[in-house]
Amino acid sequence: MANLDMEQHSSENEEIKSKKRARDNAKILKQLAMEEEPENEVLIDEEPKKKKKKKKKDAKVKSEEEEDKVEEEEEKDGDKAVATTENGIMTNEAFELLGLSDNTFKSIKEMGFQRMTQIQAKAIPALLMGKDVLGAARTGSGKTLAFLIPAVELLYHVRFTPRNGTGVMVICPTRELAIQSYGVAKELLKYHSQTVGKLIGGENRKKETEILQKGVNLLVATPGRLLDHLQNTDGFVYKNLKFLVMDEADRILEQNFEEDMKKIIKLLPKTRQTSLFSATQTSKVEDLARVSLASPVYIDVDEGRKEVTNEGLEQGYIVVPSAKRLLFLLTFLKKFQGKKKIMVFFSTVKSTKFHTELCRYISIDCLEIRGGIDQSKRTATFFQFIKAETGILLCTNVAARGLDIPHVDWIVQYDPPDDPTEYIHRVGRTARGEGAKGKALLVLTPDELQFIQYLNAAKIPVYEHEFEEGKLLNAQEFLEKTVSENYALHQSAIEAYKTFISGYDSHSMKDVFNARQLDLKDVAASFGFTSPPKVPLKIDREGGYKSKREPVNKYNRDRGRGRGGRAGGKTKFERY
Ligand SMILES: Nc1ncnc2c1ncn2[C@@H]1O[C@H](COP(=O)(O)OP(=O)(O)OP(=O)(O)O)[C@@H](O)[C@H]1O
Repeated sequence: MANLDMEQHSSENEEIKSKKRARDNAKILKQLAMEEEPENEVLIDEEPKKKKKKKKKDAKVKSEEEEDKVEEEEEKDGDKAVATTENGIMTNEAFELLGLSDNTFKSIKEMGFQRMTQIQAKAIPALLMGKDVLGAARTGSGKTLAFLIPAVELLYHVRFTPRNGTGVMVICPTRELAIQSYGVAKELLKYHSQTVGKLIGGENRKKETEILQKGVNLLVATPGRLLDHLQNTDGFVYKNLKFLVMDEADRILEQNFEEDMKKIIKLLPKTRQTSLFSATQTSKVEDLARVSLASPVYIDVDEGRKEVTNEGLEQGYIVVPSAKRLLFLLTFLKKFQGKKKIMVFFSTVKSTKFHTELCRYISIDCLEIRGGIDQSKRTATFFQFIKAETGILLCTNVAARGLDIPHVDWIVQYDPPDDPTEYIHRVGRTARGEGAKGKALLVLTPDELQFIQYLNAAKIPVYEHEFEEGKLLNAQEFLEKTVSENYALHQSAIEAYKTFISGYDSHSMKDVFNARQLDLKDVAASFGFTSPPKVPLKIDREGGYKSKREPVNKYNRDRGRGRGGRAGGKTKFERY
């Protein structure tokens, strides 16, 4: 009888405990879903440390009202400065001065542009004269029009018709960038008779073949699909090619595109104009320029600038212990959900997938762009995020280059970039165009802090945000329970954890990002595990592992040029 009593008592206890657990979970879920604000709302100073200090000092001598006025004026001055200082992207030169065809000029006017950006003012006249150009200018400074305007003018003046086939080819490293550049080309050709088309991986090959056979005068393409059509599509006329553009040339010449690019260039007519553009250059771009461009014009509008990133960009970093990373991310997203437009970068496809699934599971609304998703879905997501006023996009580096998404408030680099070059392109998704502003946040663990020195050496100014553990959501236990009890999420977390570690191990800057220094228990905690899952990890903890990526000294060599180089390479997991 006594035993029975005890059993009954303990099962009652269990029931009470489980009810309490359920209540706690519901509370956390509610917090995460924003129905209830956490006690301590402010997670991150919207202004990094240095600037905040200055403001405090000023506040001692000025009344709040006076300070508001000063701030307003400073803001106005800042806007003016972007438009008129030497460091700004704009010139006072009007497009009218270029003597363009009426139809091209009409389109530019309809796009709302009157004055040229610096890269446009320098590159367009040279390209119109038929010169080869190697063009460098910071992210978001109008490089697309710098090569597309001369491309359209050339097609018009040579009077290309569909029967002549392709006269201009623009090669882009990612599908979304190709879609975007195709859109700009289409706008520019609106009043012309010349045709425009795109070839991108993941789209219907047969449809592309039909379009090519009809004749595409201006073709925008990604390398793999372009090579496929060059080799296999009857009726694709490219013997009349007059102008080849490589956008994001340094990326296109990295290891995983290099072979395709060599084959493409071999197949194309040799007598043509060629031009390479990017915000960052590597020795490979310069080598290619030397061997394949005919007395090229080198244009680097930002040479000698104190900073390589945009004036309107406020860049910060925060040092978060490895085990707290996930909590930090979720607290950050929760704070800004529905209020800001945010892009979060991850190092691998599987990690992006897991974090998207987890966010959605706990009612943080988000979109994702990464490899392994059907292209039509990827394209729809891309346009959805372009149109959105606020929202969260989780992505791999597939979204790091070239994408022109309006009004992004925050770029969060949750997983660190491979090097300063990758950093520059990622943060370049905000503060784009004339006078634009944006914020960037780099999340580092205490072991990775040395990366800041590399950023400073590459002329990238970053300020520290203070990390305050007490302001994180108190949800670790809840997350661990969620991941362990949900089979699909659990499997996804394992894949994410595995690829995060192999991704980390393939880092080119091994003196900063060393997989052998990772505390696997802490890493596991940031994927919602109580202890590291028992999975085979392809890293040699003793030090015998050889990464396929080039080592860090490759980067050091390029660093002196002030434009970061990066080591590319195929790895055992999918980065994009
Ligand atoms: N002359 C101009 N005046 C005002 N805005 C412009 C002008 N030219 C381009 N822009 C705008 O500036 C933004 C950035 O242009 P674009 O996408 O060409 O940048 P980019 O230099 O190619 O950047 P990235 O290096 O990131 O690829 C776009 O929104 C574009 O419409």
